[in-house]
Amino acid sequence: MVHLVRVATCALNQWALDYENNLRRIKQSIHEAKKEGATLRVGPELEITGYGCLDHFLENEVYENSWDSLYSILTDVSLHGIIIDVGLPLLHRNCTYNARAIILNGKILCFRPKLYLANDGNFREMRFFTPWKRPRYVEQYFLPPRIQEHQGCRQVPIGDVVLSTIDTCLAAETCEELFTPNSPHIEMGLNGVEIFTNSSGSHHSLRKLDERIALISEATRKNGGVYLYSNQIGCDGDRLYYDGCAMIFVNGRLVAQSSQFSLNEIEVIVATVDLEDVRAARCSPSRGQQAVQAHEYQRIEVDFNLSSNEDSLLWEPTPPRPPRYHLPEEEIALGPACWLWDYLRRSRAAGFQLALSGGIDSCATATIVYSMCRLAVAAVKQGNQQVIADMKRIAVYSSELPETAEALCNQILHTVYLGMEAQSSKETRQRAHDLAAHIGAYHQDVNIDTMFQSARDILTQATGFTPKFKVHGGSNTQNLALQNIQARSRMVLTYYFAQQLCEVRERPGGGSLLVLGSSNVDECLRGYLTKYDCSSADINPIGSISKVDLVRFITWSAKNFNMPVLQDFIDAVPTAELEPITADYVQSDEADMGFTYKELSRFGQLRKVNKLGPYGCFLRLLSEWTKEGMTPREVADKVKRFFHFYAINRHKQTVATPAYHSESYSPDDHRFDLRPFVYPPAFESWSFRKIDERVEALEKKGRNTA
Ligand SMILES: NC(=O)c1ccc[n+]([C@@H]2O[C@H](COP(=O)([O-])OP(=O)(O)OC[C@H]3O[C@@H](n4cnc5c(N)ncnc54)[C@H](O)[C@@H]3O)[C@@H](O)[C@H]2O)c1
Ligand SMILES: Nc1ncnc2c1ncn2[C@@H]1O[C@H](COP(=O)(O)O)[C@@H](O)[C@H]1O
Ligand SMILES: N[C@@H](CCC(=O)O)C(=O)O
Ligand SMILES: O=P(O)(O)OP(=O)(O)O
Repeated sequence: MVHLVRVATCALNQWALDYENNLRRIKQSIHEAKKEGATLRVGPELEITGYGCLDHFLENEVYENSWDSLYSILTDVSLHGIIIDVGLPLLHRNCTYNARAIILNGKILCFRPKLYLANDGNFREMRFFTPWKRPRYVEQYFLPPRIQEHQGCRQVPIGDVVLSTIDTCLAAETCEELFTPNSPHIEMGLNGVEIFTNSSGSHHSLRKLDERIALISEATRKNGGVYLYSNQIGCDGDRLYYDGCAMIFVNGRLVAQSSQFSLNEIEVIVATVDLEDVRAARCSPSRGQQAVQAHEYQRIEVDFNLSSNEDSLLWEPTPPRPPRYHLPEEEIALGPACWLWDYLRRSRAAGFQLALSGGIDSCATATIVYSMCRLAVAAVKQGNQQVIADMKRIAVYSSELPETAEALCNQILHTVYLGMEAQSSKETRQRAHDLAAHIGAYHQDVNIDTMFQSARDILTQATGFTPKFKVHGGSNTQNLALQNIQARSRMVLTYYFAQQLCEVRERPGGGSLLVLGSSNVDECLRGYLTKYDCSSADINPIGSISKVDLVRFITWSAKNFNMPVLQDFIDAVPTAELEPITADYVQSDEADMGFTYKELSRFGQLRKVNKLGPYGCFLRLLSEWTKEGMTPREVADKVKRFFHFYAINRHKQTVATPAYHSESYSPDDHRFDLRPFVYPPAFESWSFRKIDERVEALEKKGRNTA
């Protein structure tokens, strides 16, 4: 006998606390699922409020408002005829839970609170919610008065339950639970659950999709089953980009997948699955031996048939297909671009302002904006009504919507080269000009010498002292102070331009621009930047990306966006151009820092991803870098130099511009990489002593390798 059921999951672009539009998107996704003939619809984690409400989850009002939204779903008869798994925060016996409400025909079947909360990296769920943490435990939830009246009873079950319909058994596991070693789906699957839903609030980070796909396919490969993964998509008001990618798996194989990076606010995917396939996959004596030992779940009996659709006789099971992964370079091109689009439309700003230096970092920021314009123009061409409405508000210089990415870029991206007569080379000036021209940005090329000289002279007027650059005989401190005036003047001017260019261009309705930053991970870790210079901006799309990955991204863009102009940026030696160029001196980042960017990238990973302190880093690099020809002493010197500069410059991270989170090695001091910013000398001396002892021991033995 064939048991074909059609199931749906979705990716929704929710915005924290935007109840009205969140509800609209939820309802539309249910309508689309129904239209496709689905009898089960799953939505993202906490979709009623948006996942990223953070400390708002401590406010009672958020729970009250969520009930308003849930009531609207319950009382909307157009949403009947389908099992709805919807996410919301829930107050129960004075504890707050991250919960699922399972609904059918306007009635709540049960609540399923999240058992194990996500609390690492950017996740802080333990700060707002109580984990249920009692597998298979069930209580009664007392409904609010108006829901009692609607429901016709006072209580519904809340807990780790499973639902028995007439034809199958289904259950919810929520996001992080999939990532835990003892995931609920294991016991549930052994206990006869055939369909698992997973509602997530999972943000993008490079290569993370690989891990999700591995975990989900593993979840149903050994134990059989249908797995419906739903996720939020977009920027919901924070540094994170939720990367959608709703998926449906059957017995470990993918059968449907939505976009990972998209400007669509709602993407619903459906699959037709044959429950007999699940039953056949589970028909194995060894699985049976474990199944009979599995703990019993309380079952909620549901008088509904998932395979009841009249058209099901005409259906065929959806065939497996290979998963679609993006290259990491492509992820950099698309993730920050989608995030920027949401940020731009939601902040209601008029566009962006960027200080474009002719170096690769600001080039990467500009290229990401260009990528965003490409996506937005393509979405308009596909008839995306939301993007059309947003574009009409943003691109107001023309009465028609821009037809090309360059035309859109010209309306929203403003770039400025801020040169110094003696410091700026014609090459960087030219590169900035060429890039702006290629992508259509509204570009200005100005010199800032007068501002620099005025600022410098004010000190001279006050004290009679005139600082000099090193190449002119000044001290290190004077040399730095003069560099910093230039760098900080650029920040002030960039903000000035951002506030005035809409006036200059007579933008209908006026407006002001968001200032984009372009500092990367490596210079932040090493502290090779001036506090409150152009590293200070409104938002930074590349702040959690290393130089090595940025160069890869620019190389990819040169080819895939057909931008030969980018090759010059790849070939150029990175330089701050803050010291005068002389016949025998040109400033260079890597020489100034005492590290190559590749070395800094490695430190970034070891420190954060591998969780290593100075001595641990030394041991790891000893085995890696001595193979490449360095002596143990040279490795030790590099490690000590890195941690020295890291420690004295960490304070700069406390004012780092909010950056798109894309990497597990991000040094973001505000939400992701929490560290002190005044380090004791012992941080260096204690670990450095161990490093020195080890080097001496190796040298005594005459060993130049680990
Ligand atoms: N701006 C650019 O475009 C650019 C580019 C590349 C490199 N750089 C490099 O960046 C460096 C900037 O110089 P810098 O680091 O001396 O200047 P900075 O002004 O960025 O930082 C030093 C300032 O930080 C403050 N500070 C020091 N220790 C602190 C602590 N523990 N807590 C809080 N605040 C503290 C002090 O007020 C001090 O004036 C230079 O090496 C320059 O070459 C700048
Ligand atoms: N000459 C410049 N014109 C515009 N913007 C500039 C210029 N030099 C630097 N900037 C901005 O500052 C940051 C950091 O500079 P580094 O090259 O890393 O020293 C850069 O990304 C530009 O936004
Ligand atoms: N580790 C999970 C947790 C997310 C969640 O529970 O919301 C992820 O990154 O996808
Ligand atoms: O910050 P930029 O754009 O000036 O890049 P670089 O540091 O490579 O010169």
